[in-house]
Amino acid sequence: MKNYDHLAVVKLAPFVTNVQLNRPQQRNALNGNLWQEIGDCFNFLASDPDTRVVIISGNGRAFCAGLDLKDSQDIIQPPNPDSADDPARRSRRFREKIISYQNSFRAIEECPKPVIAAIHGACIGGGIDLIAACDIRVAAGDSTFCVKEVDIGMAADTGSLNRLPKICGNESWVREIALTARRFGETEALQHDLVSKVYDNREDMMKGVQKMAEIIASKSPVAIQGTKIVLNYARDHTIQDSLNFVANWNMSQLITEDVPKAAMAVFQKQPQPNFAKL
Ligand SMILES: CC/C=C\C=C\CC(=O)SCCNC(=O)CCNC(=O)[C@H](O)C(C)(C)COP(=O)(O)OP(=O)(O)OC[C@H]1O[C@@H](n2cnc3c(N)ncnc32)[C@H](O)[C@@H]1OP(=O)(O)O
Repeated sequence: MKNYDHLAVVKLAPFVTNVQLNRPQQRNALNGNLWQEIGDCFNFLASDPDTRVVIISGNGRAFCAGLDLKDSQDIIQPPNPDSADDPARRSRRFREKIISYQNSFRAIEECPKPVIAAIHGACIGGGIDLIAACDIRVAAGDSTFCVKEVDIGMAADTGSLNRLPKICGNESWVREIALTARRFGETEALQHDLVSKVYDNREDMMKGVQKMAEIIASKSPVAIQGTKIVLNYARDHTIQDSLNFVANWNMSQLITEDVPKAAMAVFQKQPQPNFAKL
């Protein structure tokens, strides 16, 4: 596993990898380096045969304080009008920057391994963009969420506005929290489907997500990765298109040794067998 400046990557159990945001003094605020490391790390984990599930969590008192407001001059300051480039060219460079930040979180969404966000403390602005790209979100009892971007004068552009309407059952609520930038806690997040489970505290949450991850990791990686890929496709397409997609997907993926192995274990009331790495 690569070493990172602002991420700690730890194996919690066989096939279960924990990616920890690791700038605790800055409440895991996202500077350019951390943003890039998240993309690199998830691109690596996507094809790491020793990872079947990823848990993403934050070290220190917060999950993530969002954009690093002290170390993101390239985002907070408009493109320098004194540069040799004209406004069109400056804008294009700026767009590339936004897209590269979007791509870091897209690497989480497109990683074929399920990603569980374990949230505690503050999860603000870019932190919400990040968790919206994860498959499963759970929170500890001390969590505070905020879609903060309008308070710093911008429309969120790395995923919250695009993904939250598909995650949360109540679009009126999504618009309210995005337009007011008000803070809310884990109970409200649970009520509106932003998270699927709330634990009393961070310790219980980390035990709970590890157990959940171990269950997922015990199953056929062909089945688990196929399930994530098909669910992602289904979210963005019509039912008929996604039925066609899964038929095409499974015409190769059903020809796996995992199906007879797993089915036999179920039939014989045995635990899941060991599956070859993928
Ligand atoms: C292309 C653009 C892409 C993305 C854009 C995203 C936009 C956003 O993310 S908007 C959201 C920006 N973030 C915030 O507004 C959060 C600001 N921080 C806080 O509200 C609080 O710090 C807290 C996260 C609720 C944590 O509170 P607490 O535990 O009391 O810690 P503090 O004493 O406030 O902070 C400790 C330490 O961390 C530094 N820090 C906190 N947040 C940030 C941040 N976002 N950027 C940079 N630094 C941050 C804070 O300054 C303190 O540093 P010291 O050096 O110890 O003073």
